Amino acid sequence: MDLTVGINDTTLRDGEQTAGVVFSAEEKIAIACALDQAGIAEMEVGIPILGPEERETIRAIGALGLRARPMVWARMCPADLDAASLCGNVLVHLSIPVSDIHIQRKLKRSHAWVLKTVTRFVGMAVDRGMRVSVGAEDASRADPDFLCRVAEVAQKAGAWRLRFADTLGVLDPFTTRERIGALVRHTDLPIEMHAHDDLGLATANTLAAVLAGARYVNTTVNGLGERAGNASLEEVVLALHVIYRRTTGIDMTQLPAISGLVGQASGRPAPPQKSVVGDAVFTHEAGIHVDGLLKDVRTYQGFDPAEVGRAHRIVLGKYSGSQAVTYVYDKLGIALSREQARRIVTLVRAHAMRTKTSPSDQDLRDFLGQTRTLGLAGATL
Ligand SMILES: CC(=O)SCCNC(=O)CCNC(=O)[C@H](O)C(C)(C)COP(=O)(O)OP(=O)(O)OC[C@H]1O[C@@H](n2cnc3c(N)ncnc32)[C@H](O)[C@@H]1OP(=O)(O)O
Ligand SMILES: O=C(O)CCC(=O)C(=O)O
Repeated sequence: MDLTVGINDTTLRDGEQTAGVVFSAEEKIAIACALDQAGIAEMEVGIPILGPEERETIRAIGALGLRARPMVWARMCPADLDAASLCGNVLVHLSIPVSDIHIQRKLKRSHAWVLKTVTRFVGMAVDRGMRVSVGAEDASRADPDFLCRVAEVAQKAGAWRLRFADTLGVLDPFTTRERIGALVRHTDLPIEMHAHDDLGLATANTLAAVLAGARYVNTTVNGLGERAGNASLEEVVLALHVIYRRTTGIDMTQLPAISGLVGQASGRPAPPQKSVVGDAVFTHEAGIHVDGLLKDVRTYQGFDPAEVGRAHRIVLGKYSGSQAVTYVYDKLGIALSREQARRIVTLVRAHAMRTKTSPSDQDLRDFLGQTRTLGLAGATL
């Protein structure tokens, strides 16, 4: 059984759709190169109908000869298809809304029109020699039977993949598993999951889709994307690896650097607490945790930070205990007695509560001086 999950990263399309985010051509190229170097199989790189500059950037990415295959996003209409034709050798993703609310209120069309349109535009694109993925926009709110009909006509017209979009991020993992499972049982088309994070469930829903048989998933670096964003590349890749031992072909040690690159280009750096890539996620302060980590790292380690090119860091603060204090002083070349460590815990706590910061090396030396003044000598400097 092939356990590989294909990552189609859409940082350069849905990520750039984040309100207020624009990548320059140079930034798009740099991000595409970084994603490629990390081993991403496919990436959505833009929307050709946006205009000549967008198409030029898409062509420039195509001309890099990356292993990652570039894909463009298009609606099912002649202008979008023509614009996609101007982008060189790219995968083409043709999207169509499939929920009743979108079909009736937005497109002012019918189910019959959608089915006819899929047949027509997928057929036209295939005739032009394009490799076509079909996007079922708002699939999570669509009638499941109608979605199966869309899959049928898409496959018959020559599509090679179907994207299930939880456009508004309204699914939970249990429903996702049922919905994707039903679709996978109905069609031979490989299914790709496209999740949004409006309820904070994009990564969970993406994993549920994989468990239900989705072979491809959309991600974005740092979870960038419309509104609350998409399933984040780093979370999906790590969770697939750590929980399910599913491979994605991605060099996980490159994820922090890619996060930094996209954070800078988008003006939306990953917050310190962001799983996998956040600055603070391998930093430990609480005394019981640090004591456990020092005795056996597995006590408080869900996965080895080295897997993503990072390391545990121990800092002192309000929640520190004496083992942590002893460890940090030891790193400074100072061996503390147990009594000194206990005294210094109190000084560290007072410092943290007063300043909301960790003590500097100089603060630590001053604390030691204070314990000496109190008649607790014994440390070797
Ligand atoms: C859920 C998603 O992420 S979908 C992707 C969203 N991405 C974007 O919107 C990309 C950026 N968008 C754009 O640059 C512009 O909206 C364009 C170039 C695509 C279209 O611009 P305009 O022609 O000015 O149309 P406008 O944006 O006002 O309205 C969208 C039109 O597309 C139609 N449309 C929407 N989806 C589709 C579709 N999949 N297939 C065909 N037509 C569609 C709408 O019905 C509407 O047409 P109407 O004006 O005839 O009712
Ligand atoms: O490609 C599609 O059809 C889905 C597009 C999308 O970004 C979404 O529905 O959230």
